[in-house]
This record gives sequence, C-alpha cells and structure tokens, in this order.
Amino acid sequence: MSNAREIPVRNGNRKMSVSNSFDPSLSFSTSPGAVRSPTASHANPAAAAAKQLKPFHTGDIKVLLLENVNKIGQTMLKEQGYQVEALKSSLPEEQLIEKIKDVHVIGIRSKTKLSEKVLKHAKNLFVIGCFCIGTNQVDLKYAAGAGIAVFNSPFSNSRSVAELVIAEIVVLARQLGDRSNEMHAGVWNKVSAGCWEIRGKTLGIVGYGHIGNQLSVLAEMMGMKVIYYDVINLMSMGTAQQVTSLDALLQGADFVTLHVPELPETKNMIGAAQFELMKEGSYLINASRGSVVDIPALINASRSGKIAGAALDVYPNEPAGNGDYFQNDLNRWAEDLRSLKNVILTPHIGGSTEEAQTAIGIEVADALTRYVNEGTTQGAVNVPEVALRSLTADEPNHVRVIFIHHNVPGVLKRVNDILGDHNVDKQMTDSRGDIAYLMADISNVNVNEIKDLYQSLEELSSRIRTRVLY
Ligand SMILES: NC(=O)C1=CN([C@@H]2O[C@H](COP(=O)(O)OP(=O)(O)OC[C@H]3O[C@@H](n4cnc5c(N)ncnc54)[C@H](O)[C@@H]3O)[C@@H](O)[C@H]2O)C=CC1
Ligand SMILES: O=C(O)C(=O)COP(=O)(O)O
Repeated sequence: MSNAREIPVRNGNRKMSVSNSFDPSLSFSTSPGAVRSPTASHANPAAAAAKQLKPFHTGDIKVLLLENVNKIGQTMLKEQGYQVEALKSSLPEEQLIEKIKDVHVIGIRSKTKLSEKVLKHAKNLFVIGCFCIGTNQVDLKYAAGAGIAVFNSPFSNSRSVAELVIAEIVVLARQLGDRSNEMHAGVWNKVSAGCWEIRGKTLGIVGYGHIGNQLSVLAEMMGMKVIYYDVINLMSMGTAQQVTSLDALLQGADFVTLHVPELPETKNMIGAAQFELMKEGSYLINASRGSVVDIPALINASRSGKIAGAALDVYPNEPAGNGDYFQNDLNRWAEDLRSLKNVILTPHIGGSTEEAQTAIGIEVADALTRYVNEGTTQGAVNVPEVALRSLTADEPNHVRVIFIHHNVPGVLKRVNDILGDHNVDKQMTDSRGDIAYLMADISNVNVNEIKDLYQSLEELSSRIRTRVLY
C-alpha cells in the first residue's frame, strides 16, 4: 500500500458546480492532475502513468465507517484525501438515518442494517463497502436501483472461520468449555465419560462454499471423515463426499456445521424436525447467521440430551457494540441458552482475527477507492462488473463517462448519440437483471463541454446515475 502514501491530494479550482451531479454536494474540478492512481498497480500492472480520474476534490468525499473497520482500511481512505469518520460500533436506525444523509461512501460490517428505509435517506450515497463476507444486511436490490454499488470481501476471513470451527469441534468433543468454567470456579472435575477424540468421526458441512471448503481440508487433516450438503453440485476436496439431502447429512454426521448465507430458504433450516434426525449425542455448530437455527428447538434438543453440545457464534439479534447485552431483552431465550451444559457461545468472532481484518480492510478500501476515483465495479455484488484500463497521463483530453441505467432497449443508441461528437476510444457495458452499467472513455473533450455532456445523459429517461470522470 506504499503507493497510496505517495498520492498528492489535488486542490483544483471549483469552477463548474453541477447542481444535479451524482452528488450535489460535490463540485466538478477543471484541473485534473496527472497523478498516479493508488490502485493502478492492482488494476493494470503496466499502467505506471495511469491518470487519476476525479471530477471533484477528494476532500469533498465524505466517508462514514462503522463497526470498528480495520485501521489500515481507514488510513487508505484518509490518504485519498477523503473526509473519514470512523465509529467503533453500529448505529441505531434513527441515528443511522441522520448520519447517512450526507455521506457519499459508507463502510459497515455485519451489524449495520442498510434497509430500503435507511437508504432512502442517503441522498448523496453512491457506494457501500461491506468490510466482511455477508451482504444480507444490505438491501442490494434497492441499492442497485438507486445506483449505489455494493462491495464486500468474499473470502478474506474464510480461513479464520474454518479454524474457529475446527477448534470448536475439539472443544465440544472434550467438554472443554465446561471444564474450564468449573476450574475458574475452583472446581476440579476430572471426567472421561462423554469425551471423545475427533479422529474417525464424521463432520457434516452444510454449505460447501469458501468456508466449507477450507474446513473440509482441515477436518480431513485431523483424521475426520467429511460429508457435505449444498444446493449446487460441487467438486469435493480430498475424499469428502457430497450427500444429496440435508436429511442424509443430519443422519450421517457426528458434528453438523452450518456455512450457508442468510436467505429465505435458510431461515430456521435447523429446527425441531432436523434435531430429531440428528444422531443421538451429536453436536451442532453455527457460525453462519443467527436466522439459520431455531434456538428454542436447540435448547430443547440440548436439555433432552439429543445433542451432546453446540457452538454458536451468531444470533438473530446481536448488539451494536460491546457490553453486557446478551440478556433476554436482546433475545428472549438468551438466559436459557446461557444455562446449557457444553454449549459454547461466542460474540460473532468467526472472522475476527488480525489477519482477516487487515486483509478485508485493504481489499474493501481498495475497491471503494477504485469505484470512487475510476468507476470500475470489479467485485461488486449488486451491479454489473465493468472495468476499462486506466486512462494515462498522455491522454489529457479524455473523459470517462459512467452511465448506470435501467436495462431497457435503445439506451446504447441514445447514449452513443450524445457521445457521438467525440471519439469513443473504448466502451464496455454489461447488465445484471434490471440494471445496466456503461463505461466509455471518449477523447478530444474540451473541459467546457463536460457539463452539457453530463446533463444530456441525465435527461435520458433510462438514467439511474451519471458520473463523468476526467
Ligand atoms: N461468523 C462469522 O464471523 C462469519 C460468518 N460468515 C457467514 O458464513 C456464510 C458462508 O460464507 P462462505 O462460505 O464464504 O459463503 P459461500 O457463498 O462461499 O458459500 C455458501 C455456500 O452455501 C450454499 N448454499 C446456499 N443456500 C443453501 C441451502 N439452502 N442449502 C445448502 N447450501 C446452500 C451455496 O451454494 C454455497 O456453496 C456467509 O454468508 C456469512 O453469512 C462469513 C464469514 C464470517
Ligand atoms: O464476514 C461476515 O459475513 C461475518 O459474519 C463477519 O462479520 P463481522 O465483520 O465480524 O461483523
């Protein structure tokens, strides 16, 4: 990231104020600097002289980071010259609505709910960074329809989650949580009844994606047999075997571990009927999302001895910040859960390692910077992925046009009629459902023409958002 530290922040004149630009609080600058893009080395290794595209003053970009986003990520955004406000916790809805009104970029983790209601107030917002894997906390469809791109970090914390689960398998099999609690209370309780080696036991992985895969490899290294269930047909790691139904997995596994996203189909995926199918004395681990397990059913299965233990990292309601919040007023069964034997409860720390948070901070800050400065959407989860090679310093009169629009017939023709007086050097367009994303680099553009170009595009009925970078 040494590149980022070399970037001078431009202080060009604010000559051309465009009231309905992509953000009315930003002004066009008319003196683009030929500086090296902080992301050029990632985007295009050969682009040492890539021109940084900014039709605005970086200092005008307001970034709000919630939930203790990693310091390196914060620093990278500050080094762009953006105004960065970083808070340690998430915000209650009312406060979030107030705060989000005037920011252009927001960075969150898994707690902050960016619902349609919240996003409707985000008049200036044009990009969201989820500094985590899950994006279920964001209304992705609404965001796309409002021209707000969403980025995440798809696998930077996968290994951390897999390692936690491996640890939990051993801890549950040996009842280590209970023994440790007893010793902390001064009680020596040396027992072997109900304590097992994990060698030769069967691990059932539900959701064989990035985390499921890592876990599969680690579990086999520990001498476990691995079976997995996924809605899609996937290549097995090592000697793992895919089973054709969740029921078959539940009936065959000594340890069941859940790694599915939060979706309507995964809500209460494990409830009373599924506990019934599980082996007597088996174990359940959930480090996916709290909605996936019916907790009262788990409490019953634990009390009846049907399951010998469980580890939970995620809950239907999680507090916005740290404190003694894990009580019945957060989740009505919290105190029942706390009273269970051989049940490990952790505060959503699956991805909370120095390695994962650093990697996520860099990856998402980089994606946000590229989107803000260059308009490229590689890695976006709700809009089409579009990228053009960077403009270079020897292309001074070039302009990059970004037009996010409804995916209806005839738009390309209309856009190209508007761009037609210039040479379109390169253009790329792609669609994702109802949303299309067009990027075009055009040459021989006089700076005085930019405002008209922008406004002509804004007047097209298919328009969702227009950006003109130069
Ligand atoms: N506890 C924590 O701190 C963390 C939790 N997570 C959670 O773990 C989840 C999984 O993460 P990844 O492995 O990276 O996701 P992934 O997207 O790589 O894999 C998810 C897998 O689940 C499968 N799947 C979807 N619906 C299913 C269903 N109904 N039945 C069976 N399989 C289904 C998918 O086909 C996919 O293979 C994330 O969505 C996130 O919610 C992720 C990181 C950290
Ligand atoms: O990456 C994810 O999806 C997680 O659940 C981790 O969330 P966090 O960044 O710890 O709020």
